[in-house]
Amino acid sequence: MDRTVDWDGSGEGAVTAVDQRALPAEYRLRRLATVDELVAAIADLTIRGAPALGAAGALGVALAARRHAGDPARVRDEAERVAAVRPTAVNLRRGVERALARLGDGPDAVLAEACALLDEDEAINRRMGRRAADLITAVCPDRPLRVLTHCNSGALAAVAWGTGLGAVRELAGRGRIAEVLACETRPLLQGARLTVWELREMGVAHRLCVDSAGPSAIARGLVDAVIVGADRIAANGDAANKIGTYALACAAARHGVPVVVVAPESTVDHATRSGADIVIEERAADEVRTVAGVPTAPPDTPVYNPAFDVTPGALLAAVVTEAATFRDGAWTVEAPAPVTAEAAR
Ligand SMILES: CSC[C@@H](O)[C@@H](O)C(=O)COP(=O)(O)O
Repeated sequence: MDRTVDWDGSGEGAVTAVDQRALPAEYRLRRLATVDELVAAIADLTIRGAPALGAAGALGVALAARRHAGDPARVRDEAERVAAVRPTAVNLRRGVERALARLGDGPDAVLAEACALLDEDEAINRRMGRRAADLITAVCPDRPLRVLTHCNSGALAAVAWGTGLGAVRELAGRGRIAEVLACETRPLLQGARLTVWELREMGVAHRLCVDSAGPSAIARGLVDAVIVGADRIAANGDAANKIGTYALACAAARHGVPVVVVAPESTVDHATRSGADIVIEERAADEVRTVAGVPTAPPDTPVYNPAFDVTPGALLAAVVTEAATFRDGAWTVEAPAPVTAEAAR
């Protein structure tokens, strides 16, 4: 698979992205040559998943800096447009800010910074996957595990490798996965369309279930661990992730099943004290009133469509990043940050 998000230096330069709306029917790349195209691609979930959004944000600033060289105010306006598309995923704004910090050094420096962020992504993800797999192995039964996951936290949600599903990939490589139960993840079916596609590519045994079957699978003893990613993690360990994660965590807490959130440091927002302060993105009503464009409710039905929910840190066995672990109400930093592409290998 290509990098989910990348830079194509040909011509005037453009962002390339695996089109996540087309999967699983078709694997295709899109070329996004303007900030308008990039903003639309982030909004319509061509590009999605927290680390992938961070990469897209940084590359969006690189696009703007090349198109509007000599007009830093315009570049900043364009950067803000990119950063504002999806408010919950903190990686998006962080990616934008990281690239924007090099604006004074010229468009090439901005692009180099964005490309450095992309280069670091896989190494960071592999490292957090190893740390998460160690922890999960320590707290779970000593046999191949039945893991439940929600939404898509795989390579498609990052530049490469993945976060939550990256940990699953690491466990599978160690022979420690019996089966992954993938929740389909209404309304946009990232679990059914993307996670199942990735699990097939990986050759990992899996079954797909409707979202409402997840909590009952936990209650019936069919799940050893819940492993997910996150879009923003507050200082107190509260984690915003795809809507439906909270219900899974409640069921898991009731039945003593560990829930592990795997995410890069760039998803941890120490400036946000608790989950109550996390802005939750609300999306279009038609995402709920239709399935793949087919109406499933009267067209004027009022809709509640939050893209994410917040799981209290107290319900989590752990949050694992490439450098730190949140457990029992406290963060422990276990490796020096920052992690560079070379150092993380
Ligand atoms: C890197 S995975 C963490 C999250 O980004 C993922 O679980 C998720 O909720 C993505 O939501 P999406 O709306 O598809 O961008």
